[in-house]
Amino acid sequence: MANILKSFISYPETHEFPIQNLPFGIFSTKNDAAPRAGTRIGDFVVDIKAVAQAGLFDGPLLGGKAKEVFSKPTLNDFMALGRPSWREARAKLQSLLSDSNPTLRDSAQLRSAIFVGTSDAIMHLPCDIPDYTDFYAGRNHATNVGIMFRGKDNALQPNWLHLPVGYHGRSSSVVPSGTPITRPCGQRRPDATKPPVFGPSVRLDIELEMGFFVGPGSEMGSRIDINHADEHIFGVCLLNDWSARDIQNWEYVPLGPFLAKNFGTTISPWIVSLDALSEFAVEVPAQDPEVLPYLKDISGTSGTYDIKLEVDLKPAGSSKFSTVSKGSAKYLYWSFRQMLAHHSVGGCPMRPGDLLGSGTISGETSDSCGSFLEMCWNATKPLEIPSDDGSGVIKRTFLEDGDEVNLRGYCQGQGYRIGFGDCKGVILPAKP
Ligand SMILES: O=C(O)/C=C/C(=O)CC(=O)CC(=O)O
Ligand SMILES: [Ca+2]
Ligand SMILES: [Mg+2]
Repeated sequence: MANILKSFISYPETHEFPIQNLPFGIFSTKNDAAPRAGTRIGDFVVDIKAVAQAGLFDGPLLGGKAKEVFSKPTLNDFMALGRPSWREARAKLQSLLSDSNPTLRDSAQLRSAIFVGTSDAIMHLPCDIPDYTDFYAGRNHATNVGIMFRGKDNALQPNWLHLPVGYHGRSSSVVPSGTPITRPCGQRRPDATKPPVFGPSVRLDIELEMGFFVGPGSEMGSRIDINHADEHIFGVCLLNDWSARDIQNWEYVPLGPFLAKNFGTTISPWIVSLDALSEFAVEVPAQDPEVLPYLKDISGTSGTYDIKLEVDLKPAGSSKFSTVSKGSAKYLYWSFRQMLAHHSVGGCPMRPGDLLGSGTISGETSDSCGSFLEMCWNATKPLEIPSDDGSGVIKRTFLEDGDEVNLRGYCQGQGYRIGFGDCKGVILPAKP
């Protein structure tokens, strides 16, 4: 491959964390339990706090601040600094990790202070998340769920093509990949002629989404202009908005999801910058009807990214994951910029570290859907997953106790990939 940037750290061409990626996250180790900023390259975490302490951030924006900002246990202060500072940090890390820069390459002492093997790193949430909002920006998903919940004639509500519909979630329930999810209990009404019942959800589902983090926020009463919205987006992760469909179906009228979606939301812990994703930007579909001026994006229609997505399931008792769905983030109808502009247009203050979910991303076929509800069309078409020894199949409609789900995503570049890492969770039985 001609002239692609190379690191002195080696990794295969299909690795999700090459020198072109360099996401930001928060990690700790057994030997040093203090959570701190890191980036990822190949099978190493790079301790950004140690890079700062070695005085290696010497640029105009971070030179005087890096030691302080990167020794915090969260990325919020770094997120608040804004895109020029994020760019300066990433460019410096890229330079330090490149095969032509001797600073780390030729210093065993610096390398041992700065590199941590991924198996020794414990990943945490990247920041304190002041607020979490989840949108509904995938048209195929909104149509499918609409048909199942309200019938074909009312599938897309009249507002859906005019504004990015969303609901306020619970930041308290956002957890990093690997955190087990306890099956929620709640009210559901399995028989519409009888009163509701209480108990464990029997329709536990996932939602395959992208999440994005707000950098610099906005003052109460002011709004984020869509044409500057990218300056407010720190980066992107994978997000699983675990959903209890039976609880949701009974509770959601008229205010939307509540307990069906506040028992756990899993994110991948590495936050990939818009700069790392920029060459994978793709247009959102032509928006018809035309949107109102505050949602009109003159910075371009390339509002989403061609991130290949998949849902992997390891059924209880199995030893391996099977891919049950393959989709792409290109199926979003509303762009991240539109979601952020809409969120703040009435004057809602946005804060550094706020998490916004895209909504479930489904393709056009059942094997590209972002929820089991859609893949199995309301439990009428079970999935068949080959058993470990290949002698039989395991059937699934919704999740059972012990099932583990992993969301994966990557962009394929010329000679490298930009990936996100795991977004995993295993289902624990409901509490009695
Ligand atoms: O009532 C409905 O149409 C369904 C709403 C949702 O499932 C909400 C949600 O989390 C949206 C999404 O992920 O796309
Ligand atoms: Ca959702
Ligand atoms: Mg949730």
